[in-house]
Amino acid sequence: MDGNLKDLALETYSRVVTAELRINELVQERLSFGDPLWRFFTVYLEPRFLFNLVIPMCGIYSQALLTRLVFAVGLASTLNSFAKWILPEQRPLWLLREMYASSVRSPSPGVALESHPLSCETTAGMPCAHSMCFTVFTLTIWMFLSAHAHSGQRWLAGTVAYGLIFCMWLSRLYLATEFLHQCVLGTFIGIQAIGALQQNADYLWSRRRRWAVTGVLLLGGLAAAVYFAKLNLDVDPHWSVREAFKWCPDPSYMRHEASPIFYLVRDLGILMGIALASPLSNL
Ligand SMILES: O=P(O)(O)OC[C@H]1O[C@@H](O)[C@H](O)[C@@H](O)[C@@H]1O
Repeated sequence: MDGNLKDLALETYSRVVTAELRINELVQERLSFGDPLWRFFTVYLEPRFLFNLVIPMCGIYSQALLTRLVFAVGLASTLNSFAKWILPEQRPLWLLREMYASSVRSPSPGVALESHPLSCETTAGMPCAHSMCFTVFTLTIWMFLSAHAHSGQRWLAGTVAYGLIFCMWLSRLYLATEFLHQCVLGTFIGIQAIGALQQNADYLWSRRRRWAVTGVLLLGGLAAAVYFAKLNLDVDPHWSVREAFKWCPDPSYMRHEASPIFYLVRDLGILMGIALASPLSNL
C-alpha cells in the first residue's frame, strides 16, 4: 500500500513537472521579444544585487526602511538557502536533459528549451530565491510607503508590486532556471514570511544581542549538521553542483560563488550582522 502510494506520488510529480516544462517552452517562444527585460530582472534584482546595491540605496531615502529591508530580505534569503540545502529539487534544464539522456524515462517530453549563460545555476531549484527575496523586498517597500497613503494609492502601488513579482517569475521561466511551481511557492513562502515577521515584529526587534548571536550560531550548526547527516545517509550534499556540472553546456558559465555553501555563509553572515546590531528597536 505504502509502495503504491509512493509510486503514485512520484508518477504524479513527474507528470506535473513534465507539463511545466511546456510552460517554460511557451514562455521562451512567446516572450523572447522581452529578452533584455527578463535578463535585467534576473541580474539586477537578484538577492546578491539587492543586498549589495539596491537595499543600501533605499537607505538614502530612509534608515528605518533600510533596517526593515535588511532584516526581512536577510531572513527570507536564509530561509531559502536552508530549504535548498536540506531538500534540493531539480531545475527544468537538468530534468529535461536527464530525460533525453536516459533511456529509462520514456516517452521523451517533446520539449526543447534554450539555455543561456544565466541558466547555469549551481543551487537547487526549490523555492525560487529570486521570486522569494524579490517578493519580500517589494512588499516590504509597499507596506512601508502605504502607511501614509490613500487607499487608491495603496491599491495602485500594490498592483505595480505584484506586476513586478510576476515579471520576475517570467524572467526565471524564460531563462529555464525554474519551474512555475518553484516561482509560485517562492512568492507564497515570501508572503507568509512577511506575515510572520509582522506578527512577531515586537518580539524579534527587542531581542538582545546575546540571544540573536546564539540563534545565528545555532543556524550555522544546523547547516553543518545537515551536511554530516547527508554524508552519513550516503546522500551527496553537493548534488546540485554535480547536476550543474553535468548538464551546463559550458562549465565556464558556472560561478564558484554560486554554490549552496557559499550562499549559506553569505546569508548567515548577513544575519550575524543583524544579530550584532540587536536589539533592532534601538537603531
Ligand atoms: O533560486 P534561484 O532564483 O534560481 O536563485 C539561485 C541563486 O541565485 C543567486 O543569484 C542568488 O544570489 C542566490 O541567493 C540564489 O540562491
